[in-house]
Amino acid sequence: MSIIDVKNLDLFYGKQQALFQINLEIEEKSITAFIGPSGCGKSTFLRTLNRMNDMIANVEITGEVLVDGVDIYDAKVDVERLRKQIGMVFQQPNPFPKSIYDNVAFGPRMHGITNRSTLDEIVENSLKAAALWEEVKDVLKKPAQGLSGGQQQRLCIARALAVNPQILLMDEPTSALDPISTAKIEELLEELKSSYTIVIVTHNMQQAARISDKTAFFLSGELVEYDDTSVIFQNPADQRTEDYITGRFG
Ligand SMILES: Nc1ncnc2c1ncn2[C@@H]1O[C@H](COP(=O)(O)OP(=O)(O)OP(=O)(O)O)[C@@H](O)[C@H]1O
Repeated sequence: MSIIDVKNLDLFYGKQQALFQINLEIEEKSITAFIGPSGCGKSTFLRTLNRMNDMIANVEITGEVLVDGVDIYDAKVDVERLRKQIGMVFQQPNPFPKSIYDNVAFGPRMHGITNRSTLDEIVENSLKAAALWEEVKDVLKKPAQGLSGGQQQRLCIARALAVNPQILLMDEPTSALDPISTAKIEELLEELKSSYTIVIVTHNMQQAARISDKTAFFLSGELVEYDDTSVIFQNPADQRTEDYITGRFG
């Protein structure tokens, strides 16, 4: 079943059009990868899925993004709630300058949870879900900045999970990490997809091929091809996809 349904989406930065007539349905509890050369619009499109582009001046969007059947650009939509439903993890791990515990408890506290044992439980469950609990359970009060880059990224995933989202958007979440930390995050995403819908922008085609169920190939603001990952990598329909995945450009 699809959880995200994008219809005829165009996006403009001022007069410059960056996305052209995007139509795409994203399956629930799956991993979808967005690939394509630098500047093709992957991050811009990812940001349209939880209205992160609202924060950028001069952005105009037409078309529809339905999440669970609701148009998220409808004036009645509560954007705070939307971002609780659709979490985001960025390229550079960006923990707050707070303790490990307070990073994970931040979102639940923002949403009004103050009970200590409830927060303890959320923090523990989120860190377990992000495969970080065993490494940090004895140092929860220590600053998050003391963790390694890979641990910080898993902490950011725990922080996103702590508000109980349905969807996780990830913009090149492993590009700043070493191969071992990258492998840990990939393994984690495989586990998380049984409970969450994951959309990931990646420059790493092997990564897309390894972990995603569906792959969308973007070029110059257009969605060229979207299909099962095995089809995109083994038998793409479009010559441009074939040229990109075989390294002829990009
Ligand atoms: N805030 C912005 N203001 C104006 N133009 C922008 C802005 N962000 C992106 N663009 C332009 O939109 C186009 C798509 O950029 P975007 O960053 O979405 O591509 P991308 O595929 O994610 O690239 P990369 O892989 O390098 O991150 C580019 O031409 C870029 O210059």
